[in-house]
Amino acid sequence: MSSTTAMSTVTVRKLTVRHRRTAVLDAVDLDFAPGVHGLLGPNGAGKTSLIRVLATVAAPSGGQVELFGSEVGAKSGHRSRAAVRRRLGYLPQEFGYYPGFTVREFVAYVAWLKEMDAAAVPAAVELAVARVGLADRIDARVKTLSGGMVRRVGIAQAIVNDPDLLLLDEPTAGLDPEQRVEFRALIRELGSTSTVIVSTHLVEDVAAACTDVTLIEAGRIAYRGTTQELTALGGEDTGADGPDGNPIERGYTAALRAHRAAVARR
Ligand SMILES: Nc1ncnc2c1ncn2[C@@H]1O[C@H](COP(=O)(O)OP(=O)(O)OP(=O)(O)O)[C@@H](O)[C@H]1O
Repeated sequence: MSSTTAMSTVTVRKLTVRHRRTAVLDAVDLDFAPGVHGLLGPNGAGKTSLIRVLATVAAPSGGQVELFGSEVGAKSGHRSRAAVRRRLGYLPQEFGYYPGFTVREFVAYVAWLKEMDAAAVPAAVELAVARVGLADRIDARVKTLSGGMVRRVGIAQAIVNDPDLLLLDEPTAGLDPEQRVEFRALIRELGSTSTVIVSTHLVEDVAAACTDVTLIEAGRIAYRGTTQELTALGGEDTGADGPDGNPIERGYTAALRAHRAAVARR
């Protein structure tokens, strides 16, 4: 076993996900250790499909997925998946909630689903809600909140059990700029002890919050590197793509083009 594997929270080998006949993830190998990891890629690249498998809500079509050293693939038992779920936090892209619940009731309900110790729940709910900046709305009904606030409730329910693995699918969608800045600070803090995997369309989320980047394109890993490496790949602005474009956006484009050229040569 390599040292990377030994330290990893997530180990994925030859992961394939198919929707009908189409492979939307094609024999992907990945490892993730504690820290904040950005998942980037064009629309339809397979980011959500990967996160759903890691969250144990979708079964892979092939390959192995180990979380905290336990296999959670199609052949795993209900018990081992339940034990893993207690250590997971997941914010889906389409986040469903009960509109009649208050924020407190909803986050407590998720804590109950995760089988948290009942005595620990009230304080854990208050802490999670405070961490997303909603302490003053804790007894408001979710249906009375704005879209950005509902998104923050989604983040609160994902972190209520202080997860070792936190999976966030487009968490900054619908947040205003100030909330995004606060959110990035929160995930940096969470990433100091947990493994945080964030799918995003915003390259600036990655620049501000992530230690490294995995770029997915058409079901394959197009690039992996630190945020600094991706930024360095952007090099100087040549003006080729117009005057805007910051270094990390240029790095993203350069990595994607290099991958496409390599695929075309095969
Ligand atoms: N339930 C499904 N049935 C059929 N095809 C699906 C299903 N879910 C996803 N797909 C297809 O799988 C591919 C990967 O989708 P996925 O949502 O994983 O990509 P993504 O990188 O998260 O995209 P986006 O950035 O647009 O959210 C897409 O081509 C999508 O149309």
